[in-house]
Amino acid sequence: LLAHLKTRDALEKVHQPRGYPLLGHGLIAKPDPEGFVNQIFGMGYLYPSAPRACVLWLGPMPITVIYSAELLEKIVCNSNHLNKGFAYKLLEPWLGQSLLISKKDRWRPKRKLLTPTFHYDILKDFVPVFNEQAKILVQKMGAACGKGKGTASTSGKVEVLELVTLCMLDIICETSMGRSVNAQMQKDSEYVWAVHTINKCVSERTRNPFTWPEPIYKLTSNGRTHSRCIQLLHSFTRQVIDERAAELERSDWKLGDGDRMAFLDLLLLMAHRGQMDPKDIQEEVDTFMFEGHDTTSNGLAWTLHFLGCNKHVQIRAQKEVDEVLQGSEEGTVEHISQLKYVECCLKEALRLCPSVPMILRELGADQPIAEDVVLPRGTHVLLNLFLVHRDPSQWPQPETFNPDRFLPENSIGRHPFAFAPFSAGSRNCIGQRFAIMEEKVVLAHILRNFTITSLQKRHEIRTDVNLIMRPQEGLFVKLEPRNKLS
Ligand code: HEM
Repeated sequence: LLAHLKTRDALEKVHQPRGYPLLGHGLIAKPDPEGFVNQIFGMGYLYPSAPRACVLWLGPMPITVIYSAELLEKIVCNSNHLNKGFAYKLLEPWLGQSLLISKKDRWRPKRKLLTPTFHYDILKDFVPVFNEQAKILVQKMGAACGKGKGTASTSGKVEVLELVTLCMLDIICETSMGRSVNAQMQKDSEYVWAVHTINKCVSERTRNPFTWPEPIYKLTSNGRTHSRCIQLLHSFTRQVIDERAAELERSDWKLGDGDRMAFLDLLLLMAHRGQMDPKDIQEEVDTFMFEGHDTTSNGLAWTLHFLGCNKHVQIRAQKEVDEVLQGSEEGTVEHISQLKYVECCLKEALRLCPSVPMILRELGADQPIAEDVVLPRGTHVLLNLFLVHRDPSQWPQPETFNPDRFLPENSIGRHPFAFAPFSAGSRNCIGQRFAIMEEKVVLAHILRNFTITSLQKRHEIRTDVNLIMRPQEGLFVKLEPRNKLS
């Protein structure tokens, strides 16, 4: 009780709605997940002045929500605050102690070891995979809008998130495990079902604190589905890892000429050299599968939505794609670096709809945030990227989709942490370069082939915000082929 009162005292000067000792904001917090998230976002608008922070009491537990570039920098650049918050524990049964969730002492050497696996020289070999899968996506989009093979639809209406997600899933499987799951073409893959279903299970569990204790969760039907998914996912990745390790063993740990190196190969080679514990490989592969497809697919699907709402932007992006690709059917690394305006479009969509809208960190030391305000060690901080990206002092007319903001001449004077969809500091997203390259190639293929018209307005789309921000009912667009699909 004393500790609680001391913490309340320390946080007294931070903006907060009136709450009660021990109960906190329990009596005013909305019970439904959408309402609760709206409250968290709404608090940012309620308290817009500096320091852009406010406290939410989950019962006796304070969470300080911060939403300015300056405060974000203070937290993510401080090596005392590298531990993630309690909510990440729910991912542990699937991802173990992988890079995403491990505590800082375990995380640091792993991160050092894994960073080179995302070097540009390695990523560029993945570009053919991006192209292959993007071409399949274009054919599927053609079929879905009634302009390709074997479909009856003629309205051109297509839900793009589902299609893009399967494409991104194929890409991440191929690049991280060197194994195709053929999610785009093959229905009823158990692995694909498990990846999708486990995301839903974890989202539901996050929203319901009663199911957080493991023994209770196991008794629920959601908990049983979760266990089945884990079993399927782990046995699939285990089998791929064992088979690949045996192949490498047979070839004396050398790749054949023309063999494409997957992340898994790099991890296995590290384990062979004694740099990594073989037991850790599975956790990292599972993490790439989790972090590497829902994030990119939501990022890309939102971009399609915004381009479909802003025709002048779309025309400019299409013009750039046509000029850069010049009739070439494959995007190359050179093309990728030339697609500058396309990159601005992807970034602007990530600004407005960051795939990971909030991040939780546990403070490892007292953290001053204003002259007479110190956040106590051991409390949690919610980095609200969604609101950082809407700070009007950094982003005039923040709700307007305007990719020009990211042109170099328009970025002068902006705080370097005002845009952080991949988080920032030393514990930022390891896959960000991969994500941007992948999204640029796939988007270029789509823009080359289709004109997009959004069938929903942004305010009509209700979002589901858990670990990932996604539209509740999907994103519907009308697709019209520009010429023969390629
Ligand atoms: C648009 C796409 C992506 C976005 C917006 C995104 C965003 C993020 C964010 C915000 C974090 C920090 C999470 C936290 O602190 O809780 C993160 C971490 C991470 N991401 Fe991404 N990500 C994307 C794509 C990818 C891809 C493609 C991969 C892998 C192939 C990946 C792998 C990871 C990993 C392993 C971490 C943990 C890093 C660490 O703690 O050292 N991400 N990502």
